[in-house]
Amino acid sequence: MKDVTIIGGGPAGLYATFYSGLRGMSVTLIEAQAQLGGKVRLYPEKVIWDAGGMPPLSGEDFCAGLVRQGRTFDPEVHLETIVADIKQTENGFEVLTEGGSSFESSTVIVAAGGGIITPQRLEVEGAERFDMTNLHYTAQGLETFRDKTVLISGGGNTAVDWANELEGIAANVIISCRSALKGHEAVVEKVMCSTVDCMLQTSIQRLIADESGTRIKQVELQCGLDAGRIVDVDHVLVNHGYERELAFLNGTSLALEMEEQRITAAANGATSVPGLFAAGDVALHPGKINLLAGAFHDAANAVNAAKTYVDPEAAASGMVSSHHSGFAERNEALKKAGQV
Ligand SMILES: Cc1cc2nc3c(=O)[nH]c(=O)nc-3n(C[C@H](O)[C@H](O)[C@H](O)COP(=O)(O)OP(=O)(O)OC[C@H]3O[C@@H](n4cnc5c(N)ncnc54)[C@H](O)[C@@H]3O)c2cc1C
Repeated sequence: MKDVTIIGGGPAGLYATFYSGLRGMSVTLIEAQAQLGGKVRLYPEKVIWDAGGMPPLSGEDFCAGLVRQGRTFDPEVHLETIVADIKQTENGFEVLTEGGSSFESSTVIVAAGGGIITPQRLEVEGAERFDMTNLHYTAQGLETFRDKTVLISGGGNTAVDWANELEGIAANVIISCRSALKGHEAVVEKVMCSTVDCMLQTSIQRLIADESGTRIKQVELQCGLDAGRIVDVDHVLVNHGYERELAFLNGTSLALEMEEQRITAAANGATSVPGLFAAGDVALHPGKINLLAGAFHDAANAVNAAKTYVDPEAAASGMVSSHHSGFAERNEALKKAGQV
């Protein structure tokens, strides 16, 4: 029986795990994927500039820091474990998984983001045979694309980010997009003023294999009713958005108020179910921002609320953080190692 079960090991869940330890709470953290990090794992090469107080960091390095921080107080972590249901019990909650295990705790913090995320596949005949070679759904390792011709399919934020990251690394970057580019004005403007070839109003019609049959050599792009245009490529990067699966919340027997796949919450993460709190992208409250900064803010609030739920005498918030008895020794070690 733990103080809190945290569902989801993305930024909100990892920071909630750390913050729970800081507040002396015992934690079970459950994550569906094989690795912690949540959506940040989808953009390992992107340079993150807007997480308060941090120097620009790649998604991969940012993730490593999140995970390290999340493990500070040795939480019990279960990876590749999908939460299937949450039940209320006499003493709190029982979190049930698809594999049949169950975890009991006094409170629950749901930090499941948009759910279990998988990239939308390219809907072109035979596309799956290139999955192991040069058809990609995330840009892992930008060096793969050095001096190559890369065609990006999609026109949302992620596709535009990739184009900007790859310009200057790849020999040629082409964006194929059904409509206009969407994304932050500054990044769209940057890509439009760059050497990236933006082929708007086009979509991939056909993938043409090389002699081995295992690599894409050319792509046929359709533009309206015009005849297909053949483009030579070394790599194809697809970003058509993501499929999200939040079955455990959609089918829950709890009286949990939800709106558009998100949990309606107060600013402190409290939900319509006493003892169950929401944090990060899964939470919907006035002033919510779906960014890393918002995930951390929500997580600290949810942990503070969970703490007072477990121990009504505890301070509701306003603790000056980074105060923990365990830190004195660690601070000394860090100073000695010249790391702070
Ligand atoms: C392409 C892209 C680029 C972005 N760039 C930036 C940026 O530059 N700056 C910025 O501030 N923000 C950025 N964001 C937003 C930021 O990544 C999110 O706001 C943040 O990841 C939200 O964290 P979270 O923990 O709430 O959710 P998530 O990161 O989605 O994590 C939720 C976790 O819960 C797990 N989970 C879900 N369902 C279950 C279940 N049933 N059982 C167990 N585990 C489950 C998931 O597997 C996942 O690991 C970007 C987002 C995307 C998609």
